[in-house]
Amino acid sequence: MSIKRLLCISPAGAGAVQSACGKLRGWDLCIVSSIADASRALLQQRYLVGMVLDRGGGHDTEALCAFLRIHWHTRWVGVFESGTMQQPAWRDLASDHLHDFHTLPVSHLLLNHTLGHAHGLADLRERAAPALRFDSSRALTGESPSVVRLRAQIRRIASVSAPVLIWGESGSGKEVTAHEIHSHSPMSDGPFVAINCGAMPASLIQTELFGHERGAFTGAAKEKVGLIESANGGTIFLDEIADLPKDLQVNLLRFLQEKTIYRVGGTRSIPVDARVIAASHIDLQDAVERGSFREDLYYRLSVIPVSVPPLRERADDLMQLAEHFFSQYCDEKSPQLKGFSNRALQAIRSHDWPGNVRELINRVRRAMVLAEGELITPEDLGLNHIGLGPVSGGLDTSRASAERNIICACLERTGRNISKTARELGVSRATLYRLLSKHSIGVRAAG
Ligand SMILES: Nc1ncnc2c1ncn2[C@@H]1O[C@H](COP(=O)(O)OP(=O)(O)OP(=O)(O)O)[C@@H](O)[C@H]1O
Repeated sequence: MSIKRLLCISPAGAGAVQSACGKLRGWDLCIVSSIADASRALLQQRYLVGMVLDRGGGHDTEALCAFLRIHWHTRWVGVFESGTMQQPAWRDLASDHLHDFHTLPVSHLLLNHTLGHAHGLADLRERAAPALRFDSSRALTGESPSVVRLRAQIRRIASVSAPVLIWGESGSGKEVTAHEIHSHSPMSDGPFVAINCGAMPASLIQTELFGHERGAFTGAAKEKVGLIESANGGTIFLDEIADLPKDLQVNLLRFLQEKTIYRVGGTRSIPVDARVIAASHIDLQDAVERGSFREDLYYRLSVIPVSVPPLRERADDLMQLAEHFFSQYCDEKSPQLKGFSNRALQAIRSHDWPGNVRELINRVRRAMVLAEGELITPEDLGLNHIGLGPVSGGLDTSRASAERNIICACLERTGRNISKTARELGVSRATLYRLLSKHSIGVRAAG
């Protein structure tokens, strides 16, 4: 039998717990007297159940509410003096954050029953969606084989200064990947400057990137340091690089070759020591073939190519990411909301996630605001159509979607090895290539 741990917050100390609750059999008890100690205990150890004892006062209800709001994964049971619940602050705290409460003198039998029940329910939820041990130092959440490989690749390439070209669908995590490379690089103390080349008006992009000298043009009353120059000593991240106008591609190429820039209207070359990471959701090689992207710049940028897999190809990460964003935005949820219903988890698993991680964030945030009960439903996520209503697109569409999902899952399992995947699916390599092209599945190796 697994150990049942109970964290008890009692400002009046361990003696008060003993006299109020008697011997709590079958529980491994950790008694703390303050919220700060309780936070420390929860960092070191997972507690499915916690108890708040109010005997002789000593609690700051506001701070306690803030603490319980953050630690909603734990089911909390209150044990209060008889007058406690007459105070509005305690009534609100109990209705918003507690699984149940008992009033002193308590029946030890009933209290044990309540705690056991709370533990059982918390255990069920934990199995459905394991609570995330959030490690804020690791922005790239996920343990699927492709994310583990991506993380290993990031560590390897972070130490060298060569340019990196990241490819991935929109919202899949290209900027997060770039930031991880920066954070693990020797330049991590320097700035990380992200520029979306597609979002900048063509008329401004040159001065934004390279800056300008005073008097360079009408209205240039003061000199301006460009974004590339401001990344000196750090990393410059050029997102949607395919959108960079061709005339500026030459300037960027010069910067990559010479590590110096010229401000608009300037004649002196300014040295800039910054690592360049570029990203694109379209295939830059295609852009080169179409003539919209300079070939020499492509080769300069793509010294180290990195591929971020779309979310539908790392289904193993879905639950962890959903929990991660639930925790991240828990300030926006009602206190009663405890997590995802099993139906919601199933809907998350079944969805194809064309908008990738960004879509998941948006759906989780929306659900956290809309949810009315204790658990998020597929309807709150806007995924109620999945597996419930009429099949949209008919049998052919469903068959194609199932085929695609199976191929993606198999690719993921085999580390995107074409021969192994073909063998596992029982088709020839040629057939697999045809299917990959039919379903627009990228086959770039992650490493
Ligand atoms: N593995 C991950 N772990 C945690 N958060 C992630 C992860 N991947 C992406 N995100 C989050 O998802 C959102 C989209 O990620 P990001 O901006 O890196 O995607 P992108 O591929 O650069 O998108 P775009 O192509 O639109 O620029 C961001 O809020 C980011 O923090």
